[in-house]
Amino acid sequence: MLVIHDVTKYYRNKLVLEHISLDIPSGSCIGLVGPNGAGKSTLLKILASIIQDYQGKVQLNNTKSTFQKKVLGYVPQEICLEQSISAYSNLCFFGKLYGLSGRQLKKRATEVLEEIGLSSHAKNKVLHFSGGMKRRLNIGCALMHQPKLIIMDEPTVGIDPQSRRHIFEMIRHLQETGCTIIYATHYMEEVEQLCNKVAFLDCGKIVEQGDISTLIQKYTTPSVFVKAKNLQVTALDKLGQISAYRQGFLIKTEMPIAVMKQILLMYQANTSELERLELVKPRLEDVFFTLTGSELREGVHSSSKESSKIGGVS
Ligand SMILES: Nc1ncnc2c1ncn2[C@@H]1O[C@H](COP(=O)(O)OP(=O)(O)OP(=O)(O)O)[C@@H](O)[C@H]1O
Repeated sequence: MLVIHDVTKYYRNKLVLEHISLDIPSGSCIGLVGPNGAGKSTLLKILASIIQDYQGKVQLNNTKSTFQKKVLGYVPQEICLEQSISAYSNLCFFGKLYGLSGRQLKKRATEVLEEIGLSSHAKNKVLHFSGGMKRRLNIGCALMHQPKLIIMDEPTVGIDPQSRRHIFEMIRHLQETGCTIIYATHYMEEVEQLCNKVAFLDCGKIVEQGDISTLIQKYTTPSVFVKAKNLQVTALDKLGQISAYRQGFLIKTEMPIAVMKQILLMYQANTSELERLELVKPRLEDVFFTLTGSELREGVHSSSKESSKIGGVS
C-alpha cells in the first residue's frame, strides 16, 4: 500500500500541490487525471523521490523511506534514452543502475525486449526508432528490475495506435502479475480502459478519487439520444431533462430503458420516422465535467458544456 498524506509542494513561492492525500492499495491500477499544469508530474516525481523538498508524507508498505529502488519503476514523461546506442544496450544500462549484472542482466534485457515487442530491433540504434518504439523502450528500461510499483507519466503521448495497443497489453500483463500501477494521463478513455481507480487532479488539488464505476454512478445520469423526423421537444418533455443535440435530442433520465420503451411505443405505428434511438452511457469525462465545470480534452480546460455532451454520445 502506498500512502500519500497531506503533501504540499511549492516551486519557489508558487503553490503547485495542495494537501494531497491518496491511499493506493497494492495491486491496483490508478489513473491520475488532470489538465496541463495540474501537478501530475510533480506528484509522480515526489513518489519516485526525484523531488524531495515537499511537505507531508509518502509511505510505501509502512516503511519510512519512499525510495525503495528495488520495488519502484518510474517511466518519465520525457524520453530518457541514449540515442547513439542500441535498444539492448539501453536496457542493460538501466538494469545495471538497478543492480543487475552478468547473466541475470542479459536474461532480463532479452525478456524485456520480448515484452515491449522490440526483439527484432535489439541491436539497432535508438536514433532510428519511431516515437512509439522509443516510448516502449522508455517503459522497458523501468521494468528491468521487475518492480512491484510502476509509476508512468503519460506513456502514450504522441504515439501510433500499434504502439499504444502494445503498451496497453503490457500494462494489463503487469496488472495480472500483481503490480501496482500509477498512470498519469490526459486521456480519460485510457483510464477507463486500463484502471480500476481514478484520482482527478485540478489546480494542484485532488477534486475526487475512487473506483471508476462508483464515481460514474455518483456523478452522472444516463441519457437517451433520439432522432426522428419532425420530432418536437414538447413530445419528450415529460420523459426527463431534454437538450438539443445533433439534430435530435438528449434525454437525461434515471430510467433510460423505460424512456426508450416509451419512445418506441410513440413510433410503433410508424417506425420509419424514428431515425436513431440510443442509450448513452455516462463516461469518466462527464464525471470530470460535473466536478470541475470544465472538460478535459488533450489536457486543455474548456468550458463548453455542449461539447461534453457530444463526447458522451460518440
Ligand atoms: N521545476 C519547476 N520549476 C518551477 N515551476 C515548475 C517546475 N516544474 C513544474 N512547474 C510548474 O508547476 C505546475 C505543475 O506542473 P506539472 O508538470 O507537475 O503539471 P502536469 O499536470 O504534469 O502538467 P502536464 O500535463 O503539462 O505535464 C505548472 O504550473 C508548472 O509550470
